Amino acid sequence: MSALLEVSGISVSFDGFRAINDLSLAIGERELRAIIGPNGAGKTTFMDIVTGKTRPDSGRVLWGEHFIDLVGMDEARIARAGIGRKFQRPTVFEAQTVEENLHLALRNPRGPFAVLFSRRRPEDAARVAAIATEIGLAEELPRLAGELSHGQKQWLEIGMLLAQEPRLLLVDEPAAGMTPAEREHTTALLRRLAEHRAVVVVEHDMEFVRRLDCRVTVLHEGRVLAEGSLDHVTSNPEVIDVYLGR
Ligand SMILES: Nc1ncnc2c1ncn2[C@@H]1O[C@H](COP(=O)(O)OP(=O)(O)OP(=O)(O)O)[C@@H](O)[C@H]1O
Repeated sequence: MSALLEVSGISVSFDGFRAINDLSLAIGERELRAIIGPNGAGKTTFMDIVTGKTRPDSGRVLWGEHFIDLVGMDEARIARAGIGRKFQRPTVFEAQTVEENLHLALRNPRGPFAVLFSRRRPEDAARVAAIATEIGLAEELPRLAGELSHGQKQWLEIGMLLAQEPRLLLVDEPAAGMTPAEREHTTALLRRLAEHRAVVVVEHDMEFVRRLDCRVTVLHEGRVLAEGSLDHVTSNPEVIDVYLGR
């Protein structure tokens, strides 16, 4: 599998503390990857670096077939390059319908004000319908986003990210606060999404990670401690020691 994202030798310190320590890892095209690890392992900081929120002190973040270095690029440019990030808390427009939320999120070269004040294009409706079907909210299009369940809001936000057509989706702890049925829907959704784009999921819930059935990277003290199938990494004595055995 050729790498879509290649993080190479990145380090970052906060007030002398090395949160990321010579970290290297690669994500393939259309790969589903789970990242696990104890609190403070550097999972959030890793995503902050990839999305341009935090600049590493050293190392490179190479993107795409032209190996563009994302280090030093601002967040908006990285998002436009094709990296979408889903934070833990959903940030949908609660007073708008599901349909309106998706319309607002559609990539539009005319800029944000044009999006707000212009008429909808005919092709947008088809795209909104396709995204709603993909995230399992086709029946909910006329509902206000504020009326959705927690899980449905998370799926809507994923749909809003899909409207930007990312090649890589970073998803932070999707299972948190979800019912068992919502978790099941979410694992199926993430697996389906990874058929067409790369998806990286940071998650603590091991049952959820097991159902993703993908390659797993264990971070510890800002670097990769183990990588492979879930069974492989969870039988690693060091992983048991620092993460599972506690
Ligand atoms: N802006 C910051 N300033 C100072 N220290 C920070 C900053 N961001 C992260 N850290 C520290 O860097 C380390 C890594 O944090 P990070 O949030 O990336 O871990 P994590 O693996 O996401 O943990 P969790 O599972 O708890 O979310 C922690 O010790 C954290 O306190």
